[in-house]
Amino acid sequence: MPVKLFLQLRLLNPALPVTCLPPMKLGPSISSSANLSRIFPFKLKYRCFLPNDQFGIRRFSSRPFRSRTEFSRGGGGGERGEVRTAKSLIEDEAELSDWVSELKSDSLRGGGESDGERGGRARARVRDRGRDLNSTKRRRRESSDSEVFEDSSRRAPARSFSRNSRISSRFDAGNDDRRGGGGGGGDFSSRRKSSRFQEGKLGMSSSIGRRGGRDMESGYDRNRGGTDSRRRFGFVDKKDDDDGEDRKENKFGIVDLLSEEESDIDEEEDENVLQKENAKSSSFGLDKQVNEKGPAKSSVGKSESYLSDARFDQFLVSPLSLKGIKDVGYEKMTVVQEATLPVILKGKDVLAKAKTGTGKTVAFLLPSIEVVVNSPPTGRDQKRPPILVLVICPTRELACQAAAEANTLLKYHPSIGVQVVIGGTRLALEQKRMQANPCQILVATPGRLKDHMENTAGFATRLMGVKALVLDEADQLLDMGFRKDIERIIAAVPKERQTLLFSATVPEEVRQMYLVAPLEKQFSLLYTLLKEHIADDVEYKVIVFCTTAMVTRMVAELLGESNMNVREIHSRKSQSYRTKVSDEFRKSKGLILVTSDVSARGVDYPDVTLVMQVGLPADNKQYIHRLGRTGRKGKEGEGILLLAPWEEFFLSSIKALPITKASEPSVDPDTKRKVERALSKVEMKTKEAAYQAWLGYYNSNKTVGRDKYKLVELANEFSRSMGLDNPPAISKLILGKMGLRNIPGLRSR
Ligand SMILES: Nc1ncnc2c1ncn2[C@@H]1O[C@H](COP(=O)(O)OP(=O)(O)OP(=O)(O)O)[C@@H](O)[C@H]1O
Repeated sequence: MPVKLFLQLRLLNPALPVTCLPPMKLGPSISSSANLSRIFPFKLKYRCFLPNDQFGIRRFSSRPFRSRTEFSRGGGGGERGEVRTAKSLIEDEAELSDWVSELKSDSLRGGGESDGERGGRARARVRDRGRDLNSTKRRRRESSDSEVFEDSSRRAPARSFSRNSRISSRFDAGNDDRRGGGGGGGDFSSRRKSSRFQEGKLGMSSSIGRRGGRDMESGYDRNRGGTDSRRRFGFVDKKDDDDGEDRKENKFGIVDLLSEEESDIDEEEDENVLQKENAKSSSFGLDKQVNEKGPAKSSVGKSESYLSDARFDQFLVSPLSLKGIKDVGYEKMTVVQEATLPVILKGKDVLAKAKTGTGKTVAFLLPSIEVVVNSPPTGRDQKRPPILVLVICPTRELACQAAAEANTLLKYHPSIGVQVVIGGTRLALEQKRMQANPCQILVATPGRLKDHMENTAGFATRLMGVKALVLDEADQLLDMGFRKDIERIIAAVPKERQTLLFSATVPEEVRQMYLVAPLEKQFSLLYTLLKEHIADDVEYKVIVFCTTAMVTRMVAELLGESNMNVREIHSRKSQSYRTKVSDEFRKSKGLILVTSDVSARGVDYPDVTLVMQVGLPADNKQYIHRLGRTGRKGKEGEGILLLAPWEEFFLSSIKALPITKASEPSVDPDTKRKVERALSKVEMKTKEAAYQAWLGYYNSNKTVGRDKYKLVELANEFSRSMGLDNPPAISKLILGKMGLRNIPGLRSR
């Protein structure tokens, strides 16, 4: 196994000299395979959960979380709470290493070094940080060329689930945290956030290259001309959204790039992304948290727990970057930033896995900016300067967010430009924009980047300047769905580069529950659970994840008709609409966002109090990432997974996580009637589309889709749950494509 590891690291950075790090002492349950897993985390072997009292105390204090008794934990907990023996969650390590081996192939590059040439250049051993990462003393071998970092601050306790009272109080603490305006991390975060998101402050214009001289003091003119303040920070789009709402100014500023055809392109690419996600095998394993060892931090119960004691100015960061960081309000570094910054600044490769919402974006952006700072300046007249840093993100939302963050950090670097290329915009517009505002940092989604590689003049040459390649949400990018695109991209950038892989794990601050109920009850249950949550927390901020875009639309309409304050985001909405809603949700409280998986990864919404997942998540990783939208920045959060009885098999893929079963809350007759009334108001075409999408989604699920007869029965149960006893007809063509022709129970047209 270690041999495999070296191979993979070498491939990630074949240019670097051979260095070995001494292996750290691992807990007895860690085997050498853990090393491989650290490079490609989805290959991890599950070992066991260790009980940890400190976490227990932190999490569960005395005040009852809620008085509701109906939503208490039911059976099943004890079994799940036991310390388990080692069990593999990964089934295709061999496949992954094959893929990595293929990456070596010169054919991908159309020439280059031979294996022999590569051999012996980079070799690294993974150093396990089996200890508290907040510690300032790190046993790091300075000569290493690749490092693997895992935020080991999460230690999942073994659970016997006999601690209702402790659970209760934990959520009080959470609520207090969220409500307490006075001090503490929550306050810090909201202060910082609010300053960040004040009008214009975050404004990432579409043309992020900011070469035009900028007033350093007032400092926000991000366009060359910088005349129209609205265009400085965003713009009003010409075109109305498909739902008729006016587009307003938005700070992410990609809106004005959208063409008249945006919706189509948007749908195409995002559906693509989703299909890729959905097509993924659910056999991929859970992340590293199961391997974590080491002492717990006593401060972890506070919402500053994600922060370390280190300050940015303790490291060799340029003064202008430090100034930018100060302006954003970052004082201390987060744990993952502290652990990775010095290593990346030394030019080493890094794979970092840390909890969601703990500042990974800054962790890779800041040193990436330093890569540009430390490179020879690009001549002002150079139309197509080399791209020095290439950041790849799996979704548009994430790409926009990373570019916005980069832009914020670059406030005092007027000569460094950032651009974002994503789907949902016309390629030609992006081409023009890139020409008009050359950049050294490019943030991209894989599909669109590949488009530019193939269709944008001079782009391939520009990519040959890449010194640092960042894969954000690396596990997803290295996964099957994106693999081909990533291979092409890796083949298009120099071998002599730094590679930074960042990926996420679940924060321990999130309490996870699951609830099993038949489809016919699910909408009433969803409504009841949301109502209870809203009653509990006036500052509620909820994300409801649904299986597909069309089911998302249906659920959003349903909740809207039930007088809940709801917004929706999914791939059938235009990018401008998505950005606008995303912005609104980021800043709001008292709002429910119903969304498909386009919001699952990396999107940073502060203070989300509850994440509900309705129906089968695409796989365990997606489940984790969705859940990671709450419990960010050390705050607490709640997660509820709502499954039908025949979806319970999914739980086996997340059994390494401390998830507990909740019993079904009772739904009073009034609520039932209310939900039925709301359902009857949902547009018929929305229900029809939801039915078809539902069928398609579960049809492509390996387990549910296996028995087509059963699948159709279940789909019709879903139809009835929407109030349609007669299932909507589906075109013969689509049924044929789904392999569902002539299955009894389906209506065709
Ligand atoms: N040093 C810091 N101090 C305070 N806040 C920070 C610091 N670094 C980053 N943040 C903020 O923390 C929040 C979470 O950061 P970010 O979105 O990068 O997390 P993440 O780890 O990438 O999450 P995910 O895994 O979900 O993508 C953001 O609002 C970011 O601005």
